[in-house]
Amino acid sequence: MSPRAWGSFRLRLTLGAGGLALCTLLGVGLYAARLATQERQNFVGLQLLGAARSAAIGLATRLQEREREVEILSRVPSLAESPLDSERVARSLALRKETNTEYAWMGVASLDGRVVNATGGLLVGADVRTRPWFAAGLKGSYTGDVHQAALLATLLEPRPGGEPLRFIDLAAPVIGPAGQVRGVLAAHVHWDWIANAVRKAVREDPRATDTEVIILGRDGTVLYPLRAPGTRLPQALGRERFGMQEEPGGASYLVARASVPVTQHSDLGWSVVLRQPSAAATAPVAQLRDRLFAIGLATSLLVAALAYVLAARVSRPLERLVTAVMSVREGRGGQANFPRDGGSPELSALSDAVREMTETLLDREARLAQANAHLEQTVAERTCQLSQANEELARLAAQDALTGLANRRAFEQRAAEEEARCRRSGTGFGLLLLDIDHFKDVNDRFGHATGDQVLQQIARLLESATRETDLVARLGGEEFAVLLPELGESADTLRVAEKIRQAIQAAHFGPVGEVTVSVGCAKGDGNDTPVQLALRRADEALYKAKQAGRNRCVAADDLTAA
Ligand SMILES: Nc1nc2c(ncn2[C@@H]2O[C@H](COP(=O)(O)OP(=O)(O)OP(=O)(O)O)[C@@H](O)[C@H]2O)c(=O)[nH]1
Repeated sequence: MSPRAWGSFRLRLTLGAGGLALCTLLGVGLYAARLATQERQNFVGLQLLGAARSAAIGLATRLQEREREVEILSRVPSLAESPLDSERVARSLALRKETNTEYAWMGVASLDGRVVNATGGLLVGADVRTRPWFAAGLKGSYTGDVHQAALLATLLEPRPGGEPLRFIDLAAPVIGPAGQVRGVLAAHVHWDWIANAVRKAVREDPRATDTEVIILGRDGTVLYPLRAPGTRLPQALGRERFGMQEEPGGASYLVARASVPVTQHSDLGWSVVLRQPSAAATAPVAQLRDRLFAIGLATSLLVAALAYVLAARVSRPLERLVTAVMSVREGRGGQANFPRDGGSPELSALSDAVREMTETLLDREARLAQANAHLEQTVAERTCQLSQANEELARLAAQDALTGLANRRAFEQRAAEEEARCRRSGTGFGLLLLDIDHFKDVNDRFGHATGDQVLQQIARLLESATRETDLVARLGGEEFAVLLPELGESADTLRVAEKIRQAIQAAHFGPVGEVTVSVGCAKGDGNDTPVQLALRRADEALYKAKQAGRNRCVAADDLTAA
């Protein structure tokens, strides 16, 4: 494996471990964040619902206080006993209005439906018979729903921003000393006071920070803050409930709705709705999620770093192991450096196993090489011996056992070579055939062993009488042949034959004494006279020599006896 491949291995392991850790942590983080978000929504929703209930109860309490106030004022002596249009009644009304700024107007209407006294003298003389509070106030205490100012709209100072004046009407009958109804006491309470009371209650509740306050009417329309008539919340939400709501623009809110309790004299059906942007509601969870992501990222980087260290710890010994194995493969086994510390018990065991296996293989290889060398040496020796034996065999095959001269086979082979040479060079060769005279008598008289000695001695004489380049052979029995290369002239052949004959005749053969030979001579040239023809002619010449009385040389070409 190349260094690049090892680098890739480390990188893949690092990315894989880091990615796995990141995915796992992100998955767990997202799941935990989702659970936490749900829990947080429930928790904040319950808090909002609690705050809405508190605000609704506070609103009902304040409203009830105003109802009680109007009811009590309607029974004070100044109203019960004094003429309704008297100064005394006017002072009582003014005093009460100054004490409680939430009242926009207080006045008294006579039984015929005319305002006879009022704070600031407003609406005095006005006909209020069609006003709901008047009819209801004649019968008992009354609290009316919020409405825009009708008669007072032009008499009171307009609100900043041009927002219309809105009131809640409270009314109670004015009872005379005899218990008879004398008129109706009415009070217009600023709607702002109601809304401020709810807002204040919510603001004071630490559970409802970043919270929007909404007051709904009985039919679900928005009474506060000011909206177009009939405006409702995007989705209906049950009373005493909380949940998620989405505005058409996409904004998401956590909403809680609580009913305003019934007061002594009213059941207005209002609800206090508190809503908080879901992002604000779940902000702590988002922070927790971001922290979890940051921790997950940091942990993933740490895991990736650890994976890289681990991969390097695993791959480095493997790299060294591979390098060592490559050295062995390239025949540098002696230089192979197997890692001792494999980084882990398994790798150490692997390295040791490969090292031991390599040492065993190298040892076997060395022994095999040694055995091969020894075998080669043995083969060379055996080959040499075989060659020598073959040479000896060849020599023996070409040699006459008794005399050590060339035998007939060797003679014929050499004669054939000489014949071929003569064909190339154009020169001739001489051929002598010798036969011992009366050799049978030698054997018969002196024994076969003596005959052998005679044959051996003649062989030596033939060798000494001829040149190194000549070939002396024993063709069989007591017959010898001499091949004389490059002696084309018959005279030369005959001269050699005669020299031989005389040397033999002159020699002394132990108990035998004198031995003579007859010689037939012929010449050959390889073309017209091949060896076989020369032999035949020499044999004929020898025959003639024998016929002529033996101990002589006869040449085949001219049959001249020497
Ligand atoms: N001792 C011995 N005698 C041999 C050998 N080979 C042949 N002879 C003998 O040589 C003799 C040859 O005799 P012959 O063929 O009658 O010829 P010869 O007696 O020499 O008479 P001519 O040739 O006519 O002069 C035989 O008696 C053979 O036994 C040999 O190797 N050793």
